[in-house]
Amino acid sequence: MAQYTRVSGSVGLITLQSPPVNALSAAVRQGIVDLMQRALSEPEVKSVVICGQNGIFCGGADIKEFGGQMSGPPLIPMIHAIEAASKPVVAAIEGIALGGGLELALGCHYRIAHSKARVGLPEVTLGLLPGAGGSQRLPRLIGVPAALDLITTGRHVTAAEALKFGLVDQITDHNTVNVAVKFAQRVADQPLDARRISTHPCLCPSDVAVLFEEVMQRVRRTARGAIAPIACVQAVRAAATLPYNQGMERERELMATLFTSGQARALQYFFFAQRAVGRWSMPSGARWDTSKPRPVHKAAVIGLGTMGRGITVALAQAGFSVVAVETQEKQLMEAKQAISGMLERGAKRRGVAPALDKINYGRNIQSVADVDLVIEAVFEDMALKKKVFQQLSAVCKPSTFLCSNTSGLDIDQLACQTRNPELVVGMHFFAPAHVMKLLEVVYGPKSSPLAVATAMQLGKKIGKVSVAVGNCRGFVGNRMLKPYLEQALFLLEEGATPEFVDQVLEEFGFAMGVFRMSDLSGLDVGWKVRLADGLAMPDPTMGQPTRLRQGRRYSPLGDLLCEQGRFGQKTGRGWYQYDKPGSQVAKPDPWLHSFLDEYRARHALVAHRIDHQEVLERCLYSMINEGFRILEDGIAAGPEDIDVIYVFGYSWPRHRGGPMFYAATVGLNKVLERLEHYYQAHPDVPSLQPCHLLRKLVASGSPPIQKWREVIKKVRSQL
Ligand SMILES: CCCCCCCCCCCCC/C=C/C(=O)SCCNC(=O)CCNC(=O)[C@H](O)C(C)(C)COP(=O)(O)OP(=O)(O)OC[C@H]1O[C@@H](n2cnc3c(N)ncnc32)[C@H](O)[C@@H]1OP(=O)(O)O
Repeated sequence: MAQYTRVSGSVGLITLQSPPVNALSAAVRQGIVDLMQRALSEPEVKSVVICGQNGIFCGGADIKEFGGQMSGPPLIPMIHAIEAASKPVVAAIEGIALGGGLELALGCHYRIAHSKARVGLPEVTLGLLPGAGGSQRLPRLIGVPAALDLITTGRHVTAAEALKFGLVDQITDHNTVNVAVKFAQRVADQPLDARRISTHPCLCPSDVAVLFEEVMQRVRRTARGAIAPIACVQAVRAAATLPYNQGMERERELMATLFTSGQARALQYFFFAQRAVGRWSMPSGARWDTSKPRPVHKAAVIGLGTMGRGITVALAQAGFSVVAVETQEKQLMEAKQAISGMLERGAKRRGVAPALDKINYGRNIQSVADVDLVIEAVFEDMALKKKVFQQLSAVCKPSTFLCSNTSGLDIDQLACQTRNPELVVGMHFFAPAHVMKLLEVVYGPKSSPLAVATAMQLGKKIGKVSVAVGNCRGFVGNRMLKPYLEQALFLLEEGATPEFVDQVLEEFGFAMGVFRMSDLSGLDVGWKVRLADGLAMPDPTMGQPTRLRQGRRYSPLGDLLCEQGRFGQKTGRGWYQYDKPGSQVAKPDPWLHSFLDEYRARHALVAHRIDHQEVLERCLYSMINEGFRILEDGIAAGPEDIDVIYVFGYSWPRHRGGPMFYAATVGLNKVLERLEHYYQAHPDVPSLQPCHLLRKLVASGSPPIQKWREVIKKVRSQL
């Protein structure tokens, strides 16, 4: 939909009207085509302004249309017609001009932007390229290097940066539409030939071939298997080397491949999944739209180890007053220094003043008496956390929300230590907490919707993607990680090496394979948990068989490394060897290979050839099976929650949509069949036994992922 008005006598004003972001739906495109014709046919109209309603120019093509049959006037001829118009067309950019929205503006003869507007071509993040002429016009307008940067990263730029690039002609602090109308009147009689970007030559630096080679190499290195960034480079290369029409033909060919690709489906699914997790619900029926958060002005962080420091920085950077408490004097001194450094580096990067004055440090828990919300981040030990919660409950205002950054302990047990258990929730951050986007907000049986809504809102304010999940061991992320890690160890026992398992997972798209990741996190972390759980045995002669614990197959390999002081990067030895403690360059370790040989010989295990498929299927399908159990148990409300957690918290490749979306892509019947196969081969590994919900979904004809919630509801109601 679009509206036409004549302003100041001679300017035709076309206003895009499609809330919330004026996306270019079929109806909007039809409106633009019709209203451009009208403006060109009215003799009194000398120039045209295109703007968007509600202070938003245009959020791009309507992503919802991509999955179905496209109808309505196509975008490319529509933009060509605007560029070919005999009267000047001015884009009045307020709010945003993104993707197809910016491509529309590039088809106009002039662009006026509000100083607070942002523009960009983020198609790459949706598995596409700027396929409505953007890949051909942008390099002609702003040059190849800047266009490559914007198109391959998809980053949004401010109006000021856009002006510097020459992407917009003018910026204003005033009413952009009024300024654009006046501008349109001024240029009404100006010749237009030089304003048609498609006719411009593409100005290239002398070493353009080297530039493309370097960018292509960088993109291949960082894309982790994503195809869109590579196609983006190819499209810009076409702009630099071919005449406009041939470049457009190349853009079309590349876009046709991307448009129908599984990666584009996955990335577009993920776009909506990120937004869906904000519409949280709890099994009690409480929901995001009926639960009001309470404002938080002052927060506290208890415990300034690695996590506490990151959380403090995230809060202070977002403008919250923070009381940061650490009872150990030496640790407090170190933390102060580290936090200041983090704040200063962050502020330098963002060109702002460091928020050092937002933090008050203390050694005494009494200093949190007047805060609105506390995040406890002490060592992962239930007895210690219980004590802290008892103290907090005695010290804080009765209305204070008490949150724990535990990565998997029982929130309910902590809530029971307090006067107001309904104000207790988990806020599980991921390291480094000031960088990682994910926050699991964990509700226990007693947590109130008010507490969940407040933690979710706080997460949003500090720039996190918050996902509400139920209370169980490991919550969603770490609970699913357990079978994944377990399978990786079993694969070593059966003949694989850490290098091979990691290589397969990294080729799949993980930033790091499971063993490199474990070395980075520290092998001692999981070891301490297994010791506390009575799984890892300090003395192997103490009764239980080494490879069977609590009635199921167990691999003590990780425990054996820890017993030798091999904790990973921090000790310079783990699944790999490192030049020195703290070094990040993992090298294969011959000692580890002999250790595995000896271990297999000791337990009469015959190494067999493990291929790529087996590594992927056993690691990923066991994790996905746990994901289905989590849905069945109501710990996550839907598959989107799990997928968002895995992409943002565990480096699952975004172009594969997340583990649950991946299962849907592979085919649920195939996942079920392979799990059955592996469970038959390993009946002592319960995580390989296909869960009820997976069977039910397959029996229901493997509905698309958007319909899983209906089946989940039925399964839960039967339990
Ligand atoms: C057979 C082969 C054929 C091949 C050839 C095919 C040819 C096809 C040619 C097509 C050429 C197309 C080229 C152009 C492509 C594009 O334009 S792709 C889209 C590019 N735009 C974007 O990526 C922008 C995406 N949106 C955002 O980044 C943000 O939403 C925002 C605009 C910055 C606003 O942010 P915020 O204020 O935080 O609000 P949100 O919560 O994110 O969004 C509000 C709701 O709006 C929905 N939404 C946003 N953008 C779009 C969109 N472009 N389309 C549809 N819907 C959109 C968003 O989902 C939110 O709604 P809910 O999900 O209901 O909450």
